[in-house]
Amino acid sequence: MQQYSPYPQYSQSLIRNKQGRRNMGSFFMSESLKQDIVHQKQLLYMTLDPNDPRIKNIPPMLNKYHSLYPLDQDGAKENQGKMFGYVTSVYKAICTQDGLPYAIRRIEGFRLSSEYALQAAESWRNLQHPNIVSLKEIFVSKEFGDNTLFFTYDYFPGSETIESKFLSQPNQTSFQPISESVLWSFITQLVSALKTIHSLGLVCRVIHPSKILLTGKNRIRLNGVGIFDVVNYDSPRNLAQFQHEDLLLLGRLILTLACRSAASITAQNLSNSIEYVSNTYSKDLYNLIVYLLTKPVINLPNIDEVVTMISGRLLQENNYLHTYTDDLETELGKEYENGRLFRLVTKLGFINERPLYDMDPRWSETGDRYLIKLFRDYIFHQVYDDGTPVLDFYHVVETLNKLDCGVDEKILLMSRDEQSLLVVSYKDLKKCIELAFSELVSQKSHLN
Ligand SMILES: Nc1ncnc2c1ncn2[C@@H]1O[C@H](COP(=O)(O)OP(=O)(O)OP(=O)(O)O)[C@@H](O)[C@H]1O
Repeated sequence: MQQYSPYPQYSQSLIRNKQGRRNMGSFFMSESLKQDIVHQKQLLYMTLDPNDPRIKNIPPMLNKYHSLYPLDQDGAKENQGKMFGYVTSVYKAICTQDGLPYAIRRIEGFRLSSEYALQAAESWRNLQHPNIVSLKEIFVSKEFGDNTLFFTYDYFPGSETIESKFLSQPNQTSFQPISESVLWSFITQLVSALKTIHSLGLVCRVIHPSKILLTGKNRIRLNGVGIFDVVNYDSPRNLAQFQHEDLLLLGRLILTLACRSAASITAQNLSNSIEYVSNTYSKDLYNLIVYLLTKPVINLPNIDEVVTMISGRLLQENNYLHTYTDDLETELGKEYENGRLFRLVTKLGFINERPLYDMDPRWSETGDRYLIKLFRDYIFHQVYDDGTPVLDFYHVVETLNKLDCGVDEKILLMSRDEQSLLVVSYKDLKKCIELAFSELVSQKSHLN
């Protein structure tokens, strides 16, 4: 059964521009998506330069991790300790067991009083949620000179905290409010994470701009989960009250983002900030903030009530996500075509020009394999009348697609000395290439 169309799906857009070149972009994923992925790949395995002065403070190995790379912004130390009551620092490091990068947070100066404290965070290790940075493990190590506690999380290359993205405005004149649709997207993601957390009988407590990572386009994840459970292990715990505090923190966060100012939630600014929201954003957003920040008279509000309040917005987010998935699938489709052609080119690479075949009569000018050689020239080595090389990707893609499908269409292959011509169909070429490749595979299995 023929699986593929002989023509790439993107051929419609391969119209030549004014310079006569075809639009190459349509072969590959969009430039912005590509840039994002390339940037993330570069960051994944970035290591410290041996001349970097920070290297002298970093051990070569920490537990089973190596190649530690500090992720904290330079000069960000003045606010340190505000979140967990301890100074923390974050490193990217590679795990020796699986070779993958992780983000490791060091809690400086914390002394673990009881092993039970570590178990308090155990539930977080089993929690997977698209808007929560997963906690992988907790360990104690002396590698930094003192006995400190470390939390290992999934690493998201190129991510940024909401605080640094939206709340550090060096230039007040460039102030731009965050659009309401983006705010609702953030709210629905956080509410979804909180719903899962509260349903498991856990408390989040890290709903703070410095602990929310922007890991993709409008994609946010709660970071640093589980740390409070260990660090405050000895403190008395009232679940309902703590869960309600999560909602208060959520209200404060939304207000902070809507005003794009960390000072918007101070006692003296609060009423002005809420007034600003009511003048700038919809009634729904205003109502939600007021609901979250108002001290309840009788019953504590809970996350289920918040989910009900924002249900209309959840549908919008759902629509947005489906549209985004469609876009990504289109991009994936292009790369699928490219992946298929890459496999074909690899096969051709394996069988062409093997020294082993130098003396093989089948690859000589009278042999049946000779046409594979000529076909390779037909795809890659054509020249214009003036001898300049033809570098037409479209020709390569179109030819390989026809070969992959084994269509009946015939082409004319010419020897390099231009003395002989061969007419052959893609179907025959495909058979010949498949045969040559399977012989190579069987030679390998004989040797094994
Ligand atoms: N899991 C992670 N993956 C990728 N980068 C991370 C991860 N966790 C933290 N980072 C990066 O490390 C840096 C420091 O994170 P951190 O949470 O310490 O923020 P902070 O603003 O320095 O907060 P604090 O004042 O509590 O130290 C941030 O730039 C953040 O983007």
